[in-house]
Amino acid sequence: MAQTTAAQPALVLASASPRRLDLLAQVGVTPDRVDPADIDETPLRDETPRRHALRLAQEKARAVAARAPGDFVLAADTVVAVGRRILPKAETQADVLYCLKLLSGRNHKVFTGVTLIAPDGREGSRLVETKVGFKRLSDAERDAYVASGQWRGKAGGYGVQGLAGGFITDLQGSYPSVVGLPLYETLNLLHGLGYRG
Ligand SMILES: Cc1cn([C@H]2C[C@H](O)[C@@H](COP(=O)(O)OP(=O)(O)OP(=O)(O)O)O2)c(=O)[nH]c1=O
Repeated sequence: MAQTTAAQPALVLASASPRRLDLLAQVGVTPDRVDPADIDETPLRDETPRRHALRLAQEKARAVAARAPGDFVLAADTVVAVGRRILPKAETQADVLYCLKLLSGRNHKVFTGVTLIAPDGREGSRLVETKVGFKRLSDAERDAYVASGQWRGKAGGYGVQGLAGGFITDLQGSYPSVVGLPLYETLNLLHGLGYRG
């Protein structure tokens, strides 16, 4: 006799980032829907980069869970910081020039917060910190990178998965977390809260 199995709750990725979808695909996770959250991403006064990344991941997940009852909702936020200073998500040439000036010849940190909300409302979060060394850029390297446009929409004005990978002298932590989603921690959250995919 044929067995009927209860339908699995859907997985909603609350992110507009194509990188996050690609990273999930890399480990065999396919969201049923993509529904980006539209929240205010302005840092609070005196908010540390770590707290900022975690708060935004939680707020993105909660905003989307409110319109996806009974589903798993996954969200993340990636923040690049030099000391306590949170770098912008680069949208203009002025943004990327500001970022590259701060990053050139220095170490910085990348924080990614990830939050999963289960169909029963249980919530789990992780915060992953990665230390990244960046070479000192010549004017020619800086100008070529700005001309590439690869910085657009990226936290800190660079994408380690593209040309800027050639600027990285050292990376301690999680590479996928820098690209936008810490895979080991995300899989732990999914399995821990009962997602069976
Ligand atoms: C540092 C770094 C960031 N990024 C990207 C990842 C994120 O897409 C982006 C950081 O901005 P986020 O606000 O984390 O994400 P997003 O605006 O792209 O999407 P959403 O808020 O809907 O989830 O920067 C890279 O792709 N490579 C890198 O090396």
